[in-house]
Amino acid sequence: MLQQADGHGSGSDAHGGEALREGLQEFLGGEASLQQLDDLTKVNPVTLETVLRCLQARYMADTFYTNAGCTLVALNPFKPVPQLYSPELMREYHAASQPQTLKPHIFTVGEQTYRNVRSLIEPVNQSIVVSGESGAGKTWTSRCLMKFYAMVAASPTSWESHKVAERIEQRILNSNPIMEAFGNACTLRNNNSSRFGKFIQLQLNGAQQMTGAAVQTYLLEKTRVACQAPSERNFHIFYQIYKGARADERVQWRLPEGAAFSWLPHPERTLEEDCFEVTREAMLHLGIDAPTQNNIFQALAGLLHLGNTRFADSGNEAQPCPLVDDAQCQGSVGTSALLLGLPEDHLLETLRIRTIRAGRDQQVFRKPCSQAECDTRRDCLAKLVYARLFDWLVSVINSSICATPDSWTTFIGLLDVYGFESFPNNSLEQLCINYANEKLQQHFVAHYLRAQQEEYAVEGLAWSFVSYQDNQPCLDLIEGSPVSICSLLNEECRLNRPSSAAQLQTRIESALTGRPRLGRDRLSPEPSFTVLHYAGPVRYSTAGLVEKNKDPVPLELTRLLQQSQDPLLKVLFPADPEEKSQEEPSGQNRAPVLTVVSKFKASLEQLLQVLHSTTPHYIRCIKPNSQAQVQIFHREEVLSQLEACGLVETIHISAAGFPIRVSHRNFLERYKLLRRLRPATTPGPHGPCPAGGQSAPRAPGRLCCCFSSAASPLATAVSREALGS
Ligand SMILES: Nc1ncnc2c1ncn2[C@@H]1O[C@H](COP(=O)(O)OP(=O)(O)OP(=O)(O)O)[C@@H](O)[C@H]1O
Repeated sequence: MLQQADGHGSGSDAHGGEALREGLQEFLGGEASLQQLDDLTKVNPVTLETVLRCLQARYMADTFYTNAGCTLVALNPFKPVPQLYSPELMREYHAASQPQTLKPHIFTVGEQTYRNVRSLIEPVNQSIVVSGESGAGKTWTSRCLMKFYAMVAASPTSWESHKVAERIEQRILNSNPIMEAFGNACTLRNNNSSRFGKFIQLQLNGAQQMTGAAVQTYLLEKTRVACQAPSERNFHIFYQIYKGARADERVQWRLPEGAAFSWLPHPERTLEEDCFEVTREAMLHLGIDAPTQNNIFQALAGLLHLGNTRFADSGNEAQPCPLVDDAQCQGSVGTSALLLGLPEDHLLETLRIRTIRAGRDQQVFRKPCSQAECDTRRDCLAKLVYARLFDWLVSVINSSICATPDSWTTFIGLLDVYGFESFPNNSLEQLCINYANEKLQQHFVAHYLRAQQEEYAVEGLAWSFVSYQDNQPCLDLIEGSPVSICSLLNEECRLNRPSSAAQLQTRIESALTGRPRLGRDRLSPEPSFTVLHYAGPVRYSTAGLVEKNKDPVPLELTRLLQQSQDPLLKVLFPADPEEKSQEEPSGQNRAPVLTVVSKFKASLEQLLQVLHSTTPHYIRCIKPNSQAQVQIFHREEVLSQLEACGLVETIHISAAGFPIRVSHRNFLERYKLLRRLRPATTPGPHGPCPAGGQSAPRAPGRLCCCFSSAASPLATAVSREALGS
């Protein structure tokens, strides 16, 4: 390669080669030290190795933010760094004439979006997509940005408007402890893991003051209410009431100290998040008064008691399953019924007996459920109540923080979205999450390519993009029409036919045969299919997929809850005015099933529409190690996150374009040795252009010369030298 670069054959003089080698050493030695490079696109060449080395060097030097073109990479410090988020620093970024010239920071992104809204350049509205794996720092980042906006989006000259913004900001910030208490849980990866996605829209008026906000949530992991993975916990709120209730409340909610609850694993663990008082206070500020709070906590205690209700096998299909005869189970149905405002016998019957309508005259038959069915109905009841309660809380929060439509004109959206997931066992939850990430990745790549193209145009470079990994085939596989994984899952739900995991696998394989992003793990111990996502292959188990997609709620359960005497449940489950509409339709009258996948797809499309109408900004949060340790940088773990958040893809795209960017001055400094070795013989239109590089634009742009890695042997040679290979 060096021979190609200097243009001499194998007989070139040894001295020339030596000189070039020395020159290259000087060139590499002269590189700014990696930790000082505040933009990964300035790393030369842009490769995974150099990018990793740069991030590691910066992390070890306590530099947690680095630009990567149009993305900000945020490394989790895993330690308090108060000076990094101080009001003084916020003011500094806000006051800077060119914030992008300051050190990379989330406040640069915050300020940029804030200025863009003001600049009235289309599209005016802005969005920030904060992504990363669990525990990477998304929630932290979103919180800090909210504080930043609360500071800058208030007029310093008007005390009155400052107060309004502060009040709104306070309410918006108060929504955090509530959402976290009800939507976060301690998992293996994060003590305070958000188990839902959220999009916060910060609403600004013509004077750029924050007048309100709106929250949209996605895909709450409601199964956690009734089923917690080993070493994980239920939602924080259950522990808060269990540990923080006053003596009188313990009596009222039937939560004596030390009582054991199946759905409350690891109550002995003390977490910062078990702060009941903070939640109560925040609820009060958002208008949820003490009696309503009491009502909510009582219902939650009712769910805990429901979890202690267990069934034994009746041994006779015609007989309902008896309750398990042990101390924990005894009395649990009665207590649960009491706390949920339900008649005990009705609750027990609904859990154990299924009603079926059949025949022309829709005769009602009653069939005892199997033990497994009883468990499923119990869990379903709890999930139903909890999910409705969560949605209701979000609507209360929204009504408290949302501005009237005429009081805001523009917005900045903050999307805190779960990152790409791949576990040994993946199911519908992971499919939905990874589907969302594919969508966002496509949006990101389109935006990134556009940004690159604009930059090249400014530099006067004629360039058309070489092919990059477009993830449309993967999206077609997941959501496309007429046939895709989603459509097949939905069809199975609609047909409502018994189908085993193996049959579903065969059906997916035969209907989608030949699709490039569909794979198969022949060593898989269970029926499954593999999707080759942009971030890597993920094997999804087909067992239980259709049931999860149906997310069936037996009609009797909803009816039961509609009859509750509890004021909160009356709000969550209003009586159906048309009793008839509750009848389960049969045959051709059956309405199209609204599956989990179709609901998720609809909400995702809505979100994408909003994002498309805004100028997007991206913050990729990275967890330097999975033990939450200070100053530990695990290269392998970081690499897989860079892959999962699409940065590797960006690096590849960048490498497919012009991976090496050098300013005019640096270019001359660096490459003058080539002139010593081979004076230019064929000057281009703008003067000599060394060794295959494209000629410099006439305009005094930022870049003197950009090398396409495909076209430039010199670039390749330098890349390899830089990598030390
Ligand atoms: N910038 C930061 N400075 C200090 N500590 C941080 C920072 N970012 C994150 N952390 C620490 O990391 C923990 C995990 O962060 P966070 O809860 O924001 O992760 P997440 O990406 O939202 O995770 P999940 O997806 O599970 O909700 C925080 O509780 C905090 O202790």
